[in-house]
Amino acid sequence: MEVGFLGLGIMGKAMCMNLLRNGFKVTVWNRTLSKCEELVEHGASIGETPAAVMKKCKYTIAMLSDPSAALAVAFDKDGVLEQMCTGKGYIDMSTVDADTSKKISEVISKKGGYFLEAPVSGSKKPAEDGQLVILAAGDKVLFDEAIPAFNVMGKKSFFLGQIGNGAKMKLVVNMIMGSMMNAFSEGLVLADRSGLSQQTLLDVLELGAIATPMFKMKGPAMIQNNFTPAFPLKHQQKDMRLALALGDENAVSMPVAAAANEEFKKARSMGFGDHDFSAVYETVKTYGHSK
Ligand SMILES: NC(=O)C1=CN([C@@H]2O[C@H](COP(=O)(O)OP(=O)(O)OC[C@H]3O[C@@H](n4cnc5c(N)ncnc54)[C@H](OP(=O)(O)O)[C@@H]3O)[C@@H](O)[C@H]2O)C=CC1
Ligand SMILES: O=CC(=O)O
Repeated sequence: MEVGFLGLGIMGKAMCMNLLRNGFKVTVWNRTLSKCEELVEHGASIGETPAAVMKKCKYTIAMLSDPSAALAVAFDKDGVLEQMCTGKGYIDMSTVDADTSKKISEVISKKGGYFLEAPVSGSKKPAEDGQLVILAAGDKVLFDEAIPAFNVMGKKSFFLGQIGNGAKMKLVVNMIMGSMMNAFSEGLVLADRSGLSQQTLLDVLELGAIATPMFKMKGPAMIQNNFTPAFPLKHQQKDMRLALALGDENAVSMPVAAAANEEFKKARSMGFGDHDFSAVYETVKTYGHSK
């Protein structure tokens, strides 16, 4: 199966490698074109623009940072929509809001193409291991045709119905994750400031009812102040912002998420945007120190 792949950041690169490893022919594009080189070493071809990739491939996948990147790659000059036509499929796996997906979807269906939004749950390691959870919505025909690709990138693919439902599900999940990361950071700081061992806290958490892979995966690095990015904090804050907007639309009060969003904003202002989202721990440490 020949596919196009647009966006070779932390996630896109790992997802693309899995496609190549599993026998897919892949044509890649990235805004910073030099990032294509490593994929080429593993057998990928390069497309000079998103339009060139679309022209060549029946199916094209995108994994981009945020709504403005998703819209630019679709609508700008040399973008995806220039080459969209009957029978072609576009699958946007970026985390965006439902409105962004709908804007892209409407134009694609007018041109006779197929569109799926398919954001993923799971970070750099699950992407490398082909263990993502795929949250797709849109054209069911395209979903069925994309299953061979989804099966090498993920461990489970959900089809959630109409466009927007994949984006909304992803935002709900990440809203919970961002709030949990804040509570976890506060717990780590509280343990330390009250004279407890943070490592012992991690051991206790792992054995109890609130044990979670996220605490196990992030905790040891956090207490070493290691925030090498797997999920960049700026993207987590974008997800909190978009989830809060979804809350506004639906009149859902979310004070916990709103407070968590403020912490992520603070972390960005302190220069942690490109660090892992667990770096929110640094803001809790800094501002939580009142003695
Ligand atoms: N990292 C993670 O753990 C997870 C991330 N996600 C989501 O997946 C998406 C990608 O995340 P991730 O790979 O971590 O992010 P990165 O920041 O590593 O990569 C972002 C990608 O988007 C491209 N990009 C940004 N702006 C533009 C633009 N205006 N035009 C064209 N391309 C653009 C970048 O290109 P360039 O290289 O030129 O900068 C890069 O390829 C995000 O929506 C994120 O929220 C979802 C699940 C997990
Ligand atoms: O979006 C991030 C993730 O870990 O999922």
